[in-house]
Amino acid sequence: MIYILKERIHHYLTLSRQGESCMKSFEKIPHIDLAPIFTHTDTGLLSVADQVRRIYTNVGFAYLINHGISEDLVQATFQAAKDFHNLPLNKKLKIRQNKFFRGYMPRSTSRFELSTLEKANKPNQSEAFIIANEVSEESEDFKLEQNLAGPNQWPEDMPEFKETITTYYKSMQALAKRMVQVFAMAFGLSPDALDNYFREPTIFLRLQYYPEQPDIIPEDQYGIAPHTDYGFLTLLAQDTIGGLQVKNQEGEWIDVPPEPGSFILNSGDMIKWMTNDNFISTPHRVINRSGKKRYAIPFFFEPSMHAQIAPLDIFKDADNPARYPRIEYADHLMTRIKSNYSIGA
Ligand SMILES: O=C(O)CCC(=O)C(=O)O
Ligand SMILES: [Fe+2]
Repeated sequence: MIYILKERIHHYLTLSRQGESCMKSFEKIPHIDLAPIFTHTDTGLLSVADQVRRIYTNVGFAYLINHGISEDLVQATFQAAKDFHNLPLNKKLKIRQNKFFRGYMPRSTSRFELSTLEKANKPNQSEAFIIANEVSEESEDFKLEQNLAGPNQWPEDMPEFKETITTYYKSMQALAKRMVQVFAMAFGLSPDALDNYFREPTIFLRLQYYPEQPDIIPEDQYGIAPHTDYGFLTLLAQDTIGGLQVKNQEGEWIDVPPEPGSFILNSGDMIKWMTNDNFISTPHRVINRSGKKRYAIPFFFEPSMHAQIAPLDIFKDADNPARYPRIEYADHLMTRIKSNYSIGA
C-alpha cells in the first residue's frame, strides 16, 4: 500500500512542479470526511491520505467532518471559554500569562510582525487563555526554565472548567496524533514514519476571545493579523460568528465560514519545512466585523522541542535540493514567539 502511494506521490510531485505556474488557486475551503480513518481499512486510509495530499499542497485549509469528537464536548468547551472570559479582569489577571506562555493573555500584548506577510502595526484585538503541554520536572528544560517548560495556570475555584478543558485537550491530542499518521501517508511514507517527531509534542490550546470591534475598523486593525501557524498542524473550532479568512495564491482573502460540527485543519510551517515547500502553510487572519463577541478554540500540535527538523529525503533529489537547513524545533518556535509577543521565556 505504502509503495503504491510513494509511486503516486512522486508522479504527482513531478507533475505539480512542471505545472506550478498554471495550478488553479482556490476560492472555497474543501471538506475531508474522516470516517474512513476510523474503520482501519487500508483503502479508507489511503483515500483520506490522497485528499490530504491534494488539499495541503494547494489550499492548506480544510473542514474535517466525521472526526469522532463529540459535539457536546465541543459545546461544553465553548461554554467554558465564555465563562473564563466573562470573569472580572482582576481574577483573570491573577493568572496573567507567565514566562512559560501559559495563562491569560490580555488584549494588546500580541502582534504579528512577519517580514513575508503584511505588516501589523496595531496589536491584535483579541484575548486568550492558553495552556500548553505538561513538562516533566526532571527535564533539563524545566530545571533551566527554558523553552516554555513550566506550569500551566488555572483560574481559582473553577474545577469544572479545568476538567472540561483537560478532557477536550486529551481528545484533540488523540485526533492530532492520528492526523500526523495520515499526513505521513500523504507524504508517501508509512503511517508511523513521523511519530518520532512527536514523542513529547509541543501543544498549545488557546481559548480565543475577539471582542466586538467598532463599525469602522482601520485597515491594519485585526482580531489576529495575517500569519502562518508555527507548528505542524492546527485543529480549530470556531463559533457561529465568522471572521476567519485565508489567503489564496492570487492574494485574495477567502472566507472560512463556520460549519457547525466540523473542525478546521490547517497545516503549519513545519509541514512546509519538512516537505521542502511541496506542502504549504497558508496565511490567515481574523477580522470580527459582526458587532458580536467571537470565540474560537485553536489546538496547535507541534513537534517535540528538541526534534530536529529538516526537509525529508522523499522531497529532495538532485534537481530539488533542500530549501531549508536542519533546525531544532525549539529554536524556530522561540524565535517566532519572541518577535510576536510581549512575553516568552
Ligand atoms: O480565531 C481563529 O479563527 C483563528 C485563530 C488563529 O489563527 C490562531 O490562533 O493562530
Ligand atoms: Fe493561526
